[in-house]
Amino acid sequence: MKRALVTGGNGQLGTELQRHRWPEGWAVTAVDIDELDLRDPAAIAAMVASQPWAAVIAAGAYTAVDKAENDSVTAWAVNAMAPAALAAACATAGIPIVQVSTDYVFDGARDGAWEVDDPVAPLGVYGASKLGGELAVRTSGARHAIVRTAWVVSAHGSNFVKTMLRVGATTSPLRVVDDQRGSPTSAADLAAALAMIAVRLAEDPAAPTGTYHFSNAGAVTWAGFAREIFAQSAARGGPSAEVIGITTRDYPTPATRPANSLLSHRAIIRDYGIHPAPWQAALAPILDELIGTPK
Ligand SMILES: NC(=O)C1=CN([C@@H]2O[C@H](COP(=O)(O)OP(=O)(O)OC[C@H]3O[C@@H](n4cnc5c(N)ncnc54)[C@H](OP(=O)(O)O)[C@@H]3O)[C@@H](O)[C@H]2O)C=CC1
Ligand SMILES: Cc1cn([C@H]2C[C@H](O)[C@@H](COP(=O)(O)OP(=O)(O)O[C@H]3O[C@@H](C)C(=O)[C@@H](O)[C@H]3O)O2)c(=O)[nH]c1=O
Ligand SMILES: [Mg+2]
Repeated sequence: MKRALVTGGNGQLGTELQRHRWPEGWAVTAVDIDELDLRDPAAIAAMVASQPWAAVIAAGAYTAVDKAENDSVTAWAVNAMAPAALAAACATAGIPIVQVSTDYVFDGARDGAWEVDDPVAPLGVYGASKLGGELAVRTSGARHAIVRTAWVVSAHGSNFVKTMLRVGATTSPLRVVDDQRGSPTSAADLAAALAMIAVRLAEDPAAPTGTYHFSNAGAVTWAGFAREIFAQSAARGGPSAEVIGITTRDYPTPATRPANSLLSHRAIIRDYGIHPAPWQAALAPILDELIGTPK
């Protein structure tokens, strides 16, 4: 049996990596802070050395974007130092690592989809610390794939879909920013892509390595995303609210978000043949799970 080690096991992605149907002969061990505190580099080294893992998927992260602005020490420990320790241990063990990163490494200051080798310029502590993690993995000597994703949603954990349904159940209209564009991503679809990449890296020494982007296909603003969430919710008899599009200026937050964080899929299609589904289609099973199937 080949076994993948997954950090951040209780998060959105960690949960979906555990639910994922891995290929025959594969299993996954997912750990979260109770089993492995990512602020503890010695514990990370010991965990990687404790078993003959076939691969590591680093899904654990400090994802509270606004809170990170005032907690940069923890954000850098979890998002940069932990990947450094994980990747160093993977290099020692001779196993591949799949590192998950973010659209927030880009400044979002131009139109079009970001390519994997476009210049990075994070606007906040979260994005900067995740970029630190990327650089550490890239220079670790471990065979790796760094997979940037964006706007991750699922039926569990904390995310934009659940926030909209919760707030929309009691409040309408809702004011949502309409000048930040990106690509929503189903944690389940992301898990399937990452599992495929991890298996290929573990089983094929010639498998492609480097930096990739995975999100669901299509572009939308947060306000447009909220409207589709409520349309699909209403079709299932769930909460619905009117959405008023506002500007970023009218919704001040501690951390600045990129105006355009659309990710190009060119590299992941070319190297792994992964063709992401449209984001609206990926949203449907999440609402099926949260509310029920359409009436
Ligand atoms: N969510 C999103 O929109 C996006 C996420 N990403 C990246 O994708 C990956 C997965 O994200 P997602 O699943 O959504 O994130 P979640 O926040 O749902 O999951 C992250 C997990 O890491 C855990 N964690 C935090 N600190 C520590 C620590 N010190 N030791 C051990 N575990 C810790 C969290 O625990 P706890 O909840 O208790 O803090 C949580 O279970 C991350 O690398 C993230 O940066 C990239 C783009 C978008
Ligand atoms: C709740 C709410 C949010 N917003 C805005 C704020 C923000 O610009 C946008 C989304 O809010 P969130 O707090 O969900 O977004 P945020 O936490 O920035 O989400 C990010 O998380 C990290 C981990 C990533 O890596 C990114 O890809 C991205 O998914 O919507 C409104 O305009 N109105 C509202 O009522
Ligand atoms: Mg958030």
